[in-house]
Amino acid sequence: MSNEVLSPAEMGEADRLAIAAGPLDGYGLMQRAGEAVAGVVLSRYPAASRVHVLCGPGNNGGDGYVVARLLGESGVDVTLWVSGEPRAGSDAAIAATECSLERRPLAAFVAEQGSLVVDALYGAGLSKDLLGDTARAVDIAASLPVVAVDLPSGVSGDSGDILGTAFRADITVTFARKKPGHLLLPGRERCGEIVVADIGIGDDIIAQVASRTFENKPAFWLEELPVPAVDAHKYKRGHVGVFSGGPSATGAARLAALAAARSGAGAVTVLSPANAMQVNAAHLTSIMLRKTGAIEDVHEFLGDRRSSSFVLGPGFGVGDKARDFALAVLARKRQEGGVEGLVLDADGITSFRNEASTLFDAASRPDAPALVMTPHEGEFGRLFPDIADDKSLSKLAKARAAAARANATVIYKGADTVIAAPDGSAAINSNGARWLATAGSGDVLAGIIAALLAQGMRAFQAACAAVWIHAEAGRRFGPGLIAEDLPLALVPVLRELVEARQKAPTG
Ligand SMILES: NC(=O)C1=CN([C@@H]2O[C@H](COP(=O)(O)OP(=O)(O)OC[C@H]3O[C@@H](n4cnc5c(N)ncnc54)[C@H](OP(=O)(O)O)[C@@H]3O)[C@@H](O)[C@H]2O)[C@@H](O)CC1
Ligand SMILES: [K+]
Repeated sequence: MSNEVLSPAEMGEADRLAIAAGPLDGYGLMQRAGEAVAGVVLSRYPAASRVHVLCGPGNNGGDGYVVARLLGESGVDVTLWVSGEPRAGSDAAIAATECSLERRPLAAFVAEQGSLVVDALYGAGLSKDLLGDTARAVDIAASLPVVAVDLPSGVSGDSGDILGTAFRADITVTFARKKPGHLLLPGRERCGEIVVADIGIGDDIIAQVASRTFENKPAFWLEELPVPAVDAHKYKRGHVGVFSGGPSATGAARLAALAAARSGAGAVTVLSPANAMQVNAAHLTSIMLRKTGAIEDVHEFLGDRRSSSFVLGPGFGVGDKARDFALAVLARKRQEGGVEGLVLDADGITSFRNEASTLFDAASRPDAPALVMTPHEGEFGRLFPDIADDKSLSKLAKARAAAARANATVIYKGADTVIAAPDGSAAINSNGARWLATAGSGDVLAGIIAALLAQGMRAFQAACAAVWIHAEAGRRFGPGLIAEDLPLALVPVLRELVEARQKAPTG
């Protein structure tokens, strides 16, 4: 699988393993890295009048010396600007020795319009804020095309955070696999197009590193995507129950219900309080409706459910009722009752702000239905205040810590949504679209997840698939998108996935 994402530490481990396995040594890998970057410069910027290569003191700078040498040998007009000397005996020191171009101090860096900047100042080893000459170089490069080596200098490969300031690259050439900083915001916005170059670190080496982080792509979950059998009975395709709020807040539940129906659930029921039955009934056709005002109604509905899942939260209201209903669902047995999962969203999450451990305990029971939570930043902070406030943690690390604590799949939403499982697996979504930031969009996501759970997909895979499908539908629809459009916009995306799934070898 090539969608693993490696932290800088894991990439360092991959470097070491690759060097130990041979045939390339550290300098050989650096040579390949420099060749990849020089190749991108030559093919993408054939008309650049001059290339300014900026080299730092570490191996990122080492890559830069290789780039400068190769471009110079290709006849390109190269100017080399350096900040700090490579450590004696390092691969970067060898690369610097091999490069015979005149070195100028970064403090004197100037660049003219029509030229191109290759940023090889800092990559995986970024350890502090960009200051002084380096920060000034960022300002000068702001009006020029920039090709970044591994990462735009200033972007943390671990977190995507910007340390002080950072280059804004048009193309970032990284090696072997992407790093979290290429996918998490704000780093992602600084990378431009990301080219992942093969520098001779094989899939077997990456497998040994055993990263638990992935870029969320269909290949990661397509095998599990449910495709109904020809003879499937509607209840075999899973039954989704969506809890509705009161008479003035029913729309969110219906959006989730519609999305669940479009996402392949065989049957969907809106579970409504008595005083909202009329308004719900007026807006539902294929989706069923059932009065569910009190906890007894919930138990009765849960009665003999098979292959079912629930959405609780959209428009529901915050309080005891949300907690009681959620805990009633989680008290079922996944195996016997067939309640596959509970998607807790919005008010459902907020309702547990002062009783988080009650929720987490309920989800920890070995045979409990899977709990999937979909907090945006504010909701995340209500349920995991200490994790949210920990400035040493990236969004990826926060989602992971939350999932482990809650024994839940956590979808930490945003333009760089992270999906984390209790076992430490995590995926970063990268096909998000700005059009999705619209009221009701999250209700649709909750419905898709519930539909996939009810059809038997495992929670982490269902969550990853739902996030990707939801984002893809929004991306393709584009400007003018409102949440009501999303359920129908799912259809072409699902059709393509189902076709791809049917073509793929069965797993
Ligand atoms: N064979 C290999 O190993 C391969 C490696 N590869 C390449 O190596 C890169 C990683 O190299 P790296 O580990 O040497 O780290 P790198 O990013 O060069 O920086 C470290 C130096 O910068 C300094 N420094 C940091 N931040 C600073 C700041 N803000 N302002 C000032 N100084 C700062 C830091 O100082 P220190 O923290 O020690 O004080 C240290 O001196 C990787 O991104 C890829 O491009 C590829 O070629 C594949 C093969
Ligand atoms: K760089």
